[in-house]
Amino acid sequence: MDITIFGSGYVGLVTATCFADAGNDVVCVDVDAQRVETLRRGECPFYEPGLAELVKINHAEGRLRFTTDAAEGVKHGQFQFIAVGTPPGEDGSADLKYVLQVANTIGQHMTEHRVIITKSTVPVGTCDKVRAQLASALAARNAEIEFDVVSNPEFLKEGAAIADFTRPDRIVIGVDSDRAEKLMRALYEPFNHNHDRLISMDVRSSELTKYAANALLATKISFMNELANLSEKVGADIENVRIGIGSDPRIGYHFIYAGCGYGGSCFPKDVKALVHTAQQAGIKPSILSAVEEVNERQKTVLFSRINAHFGGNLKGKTIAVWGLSFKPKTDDIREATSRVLMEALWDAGAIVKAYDPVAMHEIQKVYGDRADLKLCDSAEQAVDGADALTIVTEWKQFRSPNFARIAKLLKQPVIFDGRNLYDPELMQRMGFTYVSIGRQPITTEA
Ligand SMILES: NC(=O)c1ccc[n+]([C@@H]2O[C@H](COP(=O)([O-])OP(=O)(O)OC[C@H]3O[C@@H](n4cnc5c(N)ncnc54)[C@H](O)[C@@H]3O)[C@@H](O)[C@H]2O)c1
Ligand SMILES: O=c1ccn([C@@H]2O[C@H](COP(=O)(O)OP(=O)(O)O[C@H]3O[C@H](CO)[C@@H](O)[C@H](O)[C@H]3O)[C@@H](O)[C@H]2O)c(=O)[nH]1
Repeated sequence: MDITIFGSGYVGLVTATCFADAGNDVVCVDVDAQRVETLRRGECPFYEPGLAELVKINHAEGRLRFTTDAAEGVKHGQFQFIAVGTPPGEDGSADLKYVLQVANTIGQHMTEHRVIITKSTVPVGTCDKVRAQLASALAARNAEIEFDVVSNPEFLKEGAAIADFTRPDRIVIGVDSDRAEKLMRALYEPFNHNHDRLISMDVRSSELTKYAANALLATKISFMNELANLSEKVGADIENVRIGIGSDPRIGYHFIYAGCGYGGSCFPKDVKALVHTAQQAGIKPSILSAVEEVNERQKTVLFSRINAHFGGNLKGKTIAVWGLSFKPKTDDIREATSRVLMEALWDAGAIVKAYDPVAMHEIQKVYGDRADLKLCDSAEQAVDGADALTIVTEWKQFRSPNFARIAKLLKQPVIFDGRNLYDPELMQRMGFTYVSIGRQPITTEA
């Protein structure tokens, strides 16, 4: 099938590549000329496990092409995916300007039937706006051409995007015609084999399903973070509580890890957007507002603890930070807790020595010219001569470091762990002062 995807970011490029890998003929349109050049060389502009190899092969074999020419893209595919960004506006609502720009472009150039699919995360009612934009662009050229608008939210996680796309838990489509449903079923056939995972519903429910999923996952995390803070105060251990409640299948083990707050380009913005949608609809979003408030607070927990440990004076102290991306297996630093922490440390006069397995270049782009940031080549280099180590992102390689060496490299053996990676008893035996989330701190005399 001929498919066009607008937007070659985490979602657009994964969608395009996976469809191409299934044998389809895919054209990607992006306004970022540099990104298109990179892709045309068969290279991937960001880190996502397995993606670079698939881009390279499918590009080389001619099934995956890249262009900045929107007209070419509209001409190519019967299926036109909109996978551009929907960043938060000032009031928290999702900014639809890029989505509607693409809808307008499609309306300006289409000459035959097109299925226009919103893959971006968009608030309820957006498909209606896309439809209106298309109709007005067609009317402006006195063209009468049939089209379908479909909602098809994406549920992939960064770091596991290819597996999530090719072996999805569910494929949600919001349609209002049999023709659109038939075409969408045929399109997703390669990823819907052993049992039917395609859930077809009305457009508005589909749009809301995406926000509902992210908001519920974010709620689980904020709930656990609140419980973690309580655990510390009442002498409990959140890790035991997690295992205790996760064993109930009604609760489950997924997404109940306490930590130093959720980040990324989705949860923070989507919870805010849903709060806005609720307010617009005259509903007070009490739970959602609390989820966001708890998370904002949780992102400051590591700093508060570091600051308290050093008696409120961090001037001239050097803090090692392990993990800068918002989660492991990605170089994405959007809304990452590492940034909140580092900015607070800098405001307090501290120096940061930072290390991340893949996100160094992204951090360099944002903070590269700061004298109080030392970007390190290895985890051990970051720790060398630092007053304390802080873990923000649970990359696998941080799980079992050489603790004896770490203790020697640090000025004092102090670890602040935002992801509860280590066994407190081991930390005690190794002579560390160890402060984690929702567990009793281990304090070792220097
Ligand atoms: N990142 C994720 O894990 C994820 C998962 C599910 C859903 N989503 C949603 O998918 C959407 C895209 O997210 P992303 O992380 O891929 O964004 P991104 O910022 O990584 O990529 C967006 C791309 O769109 C391009 N673009 C902007 N305007 C354009 C236009 N008019 N024509 C063509 N290209 C244009 C940009 O240059 C950029 O390359 C968002 O709505 C997001 O909420 C993201
Ligand atoms: O138990 C947990 C699980 C996750 N997190 C944090 O939550 C954030 C988000 O993690 P994750 O959901 O794994 O990554 P995303 O790539 O942001 O994926 C989410 O957002 C996407 C964009 O909408 C959706 O498509 C996915 O289904 C949804 O999981 C990260 O900061 C994690 O550290 C926790 O603190 N505790």
